Amino acid sequence: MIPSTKLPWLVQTSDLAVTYPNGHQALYPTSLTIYPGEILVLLGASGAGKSTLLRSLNGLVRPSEGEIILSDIGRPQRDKRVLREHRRKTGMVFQQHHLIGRLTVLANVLLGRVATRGNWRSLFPWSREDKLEALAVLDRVGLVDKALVRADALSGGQQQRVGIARALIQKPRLMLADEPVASLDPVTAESVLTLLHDICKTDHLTAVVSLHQIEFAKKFADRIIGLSHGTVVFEGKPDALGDDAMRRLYATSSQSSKPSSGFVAPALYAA
Ligand SMILES: Nc1ncnc2c1ncn2[C@@H]1O[C@H](COP(=O)(O)OP(=O)(O)OP(=O)(O)O)[C@@H](O)[C@H]1O
Repeated sequence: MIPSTKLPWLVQTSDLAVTYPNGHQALYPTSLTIYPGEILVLLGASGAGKSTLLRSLNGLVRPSEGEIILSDIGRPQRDKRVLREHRRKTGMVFQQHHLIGRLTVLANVLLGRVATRGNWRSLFPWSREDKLEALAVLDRVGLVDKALVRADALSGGQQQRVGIARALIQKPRLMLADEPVASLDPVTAESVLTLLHDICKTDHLTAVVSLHQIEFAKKFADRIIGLSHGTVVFEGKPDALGDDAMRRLYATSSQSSKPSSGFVAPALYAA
């Protein structure tokens, strides 16, 4: 079932579900709408299904049921060209940055350009324009002076900033950040999330960010999706995340109710 809404939207998931090859159902049928320019935080305990939902949004995890619909380009599961286009326009930020340590910061950022180059163009050296673009995104994350330093010589927080720059060089319209600050100390984590938040707001970028930390979710999210055991148990603005919702979010297996459809009426968001 496709959620209906009168607001403009960017992504909808329609009864999206994921069962891994070992038979474990990590996401029960979930229908969500993601709106342009919003920062949507996926919150939940370890194993709740945050990464599964987030990664299924760009096909890194293959949905076993349901569908993703993109308002601008279509249905990526039905057409490989749409999937390629969607991935090209989607920046990904990972918990462990996935940088190549022996390469310079600049070279790592330029790797983000591979997604936007044709295959044959990837055989040629980077152009001056590519390099200037990489320096410009490094400047945005405050690391232009580290451009020629090896990536493994940077701190964890700096490496994550490079990860953000590498995503930005793709000129994405959607950012997916999978536990981007889980390996960082609280102060560094907050500064990285502040940077990500400010860039998304300046560029009117839509972001889906999975987080463990409730205080960060409340501070940086426009809207929170709470997951428990593969089911959406909360959907709303940060202020609405009260004690009841927290109990549902962090209920243990024996306390949690059997998963049902994750459908959440868009009206909840509009309210
Ligand atoms: N490739 C896989 N094969 C089988 N089961 C998996 C796989 N990946 C994840 N799972 C299981 O699916 C469930 C959801 O995992 P997921 O990583 O989506 O949760 P999460 O909320 O992101 O957890 P965390 O915060 O610890 O990263 C967990 O029980 C996990 O063990």
